[in-house]
Amino acid sequence: MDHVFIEGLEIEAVIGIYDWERRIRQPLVFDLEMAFDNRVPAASDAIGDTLDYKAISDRIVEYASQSQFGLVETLAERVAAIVLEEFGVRRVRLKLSKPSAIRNARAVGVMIERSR
Ligand SMILES: Nc1nc2c(c(=O)[nH]1)N=C([C@H](O)[C@@H](O)CO)CN2
Repeated sequence: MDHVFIEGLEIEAVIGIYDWERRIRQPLVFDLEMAFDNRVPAASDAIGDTLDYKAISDRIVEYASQSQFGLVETLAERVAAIVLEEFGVRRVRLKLSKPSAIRNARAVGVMIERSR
């Protein structure tokens, strides 16, 4: 199966379980792989036949930048649901990284795979 991907989508949001985290915005990074048959747009060369990574990126930025969840698990689940339901994607693999959470780690976070 082909994929369309979005790598390193950086968004600042309110996220975290501690009081100090509720008062600041922190960087988050999204990586997504979305199953899609790319032969159709490859044959037509038409943006309307694609799974449009710009439209999906814009929607994730809009949603995540306004979100205020405690856990990265919750935000990852909601974004995966948006991709499946609003963009008709059959299967999405999503990694959500929180790079500034742990001083001695480059990043922490979650990876999920969801389908419909
Ligand atoms: N599995 C998770 N563990 C932790 C989370 C989380 O969202 N999922 N969050 C925190 C804190 O908010 C942390 O990021 C602050 O450094 C701790 N563990």
